[in-house]
Amino acid sequence: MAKAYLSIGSNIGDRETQLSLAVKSLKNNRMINVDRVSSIYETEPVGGVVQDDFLNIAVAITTPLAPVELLSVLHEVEQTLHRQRLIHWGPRTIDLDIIFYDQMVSDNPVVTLPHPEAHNRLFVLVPIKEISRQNQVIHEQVNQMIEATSDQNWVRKYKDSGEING
Ligand SMILES: Nc1ncnc2c1ncn2[C@@H]1O[C@H](COP(=O)(O)OP(=O)(O)OP(=O)(O)O)[C@@H](O)[C@H]1O
Ligand SMILES: Nc1nc2c(c(=O)[nH]1)N=C(CO)CN2
Repeated sequence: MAKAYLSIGSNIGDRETQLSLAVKSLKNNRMINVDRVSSIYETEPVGGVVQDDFLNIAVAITTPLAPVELLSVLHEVEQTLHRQRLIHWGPRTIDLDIIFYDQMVSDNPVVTLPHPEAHNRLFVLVPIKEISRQNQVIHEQVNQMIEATSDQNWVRKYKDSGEING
């Protein structure tokens, strides 16, 4: 069994519902155990594209799936939600990324670990910091990334995870 940290973001349509549906579909997957869900954070878009603010969360899971298998489950979840959103909201309502998978380090372009952009993204690091206190190695690594990051985009707590973790 591996412990992994996922980052989920949404900035189109009903952002909270999209996050909630993504968490629900992870919980419904018998190969994934959802251990923790962070608070919901509202975050400034990173990357220079003019677009609406995001809601971001982090999720801690336990899974027997290998990284590539886990990524394909995440892509299935994205596709399910994309289909819904294609009808209602237009493209790209949800993004799921693997940030950490145990302490695995890999430069495989299909699944790079830790996620190659994590250290540049407070919207990824702040939610993981919140839910990784029990995992000393990851917590320390995240704290170091937060101290060293040049990302200055704002990240603010939006809501407790209660509603999407119910
Ligand atoms: N740790 C990882 N988690 C998710 N995808 C990854 C990871 N490492 C590499 N990838 C690859 O990145 C590719 C692009 O992912 P995606 O379409 O989600 O990009 P994006 O959301 O636009 O950008 P980003 O990945 O920087 O958030 C995927 O096809 C996947 O194979
Ligand atoms: N704040 C924020 N900015 C982003 C996000 C995101 O989830 N949150 N995702 C992106 C594409 O992966 C690009 N920029």
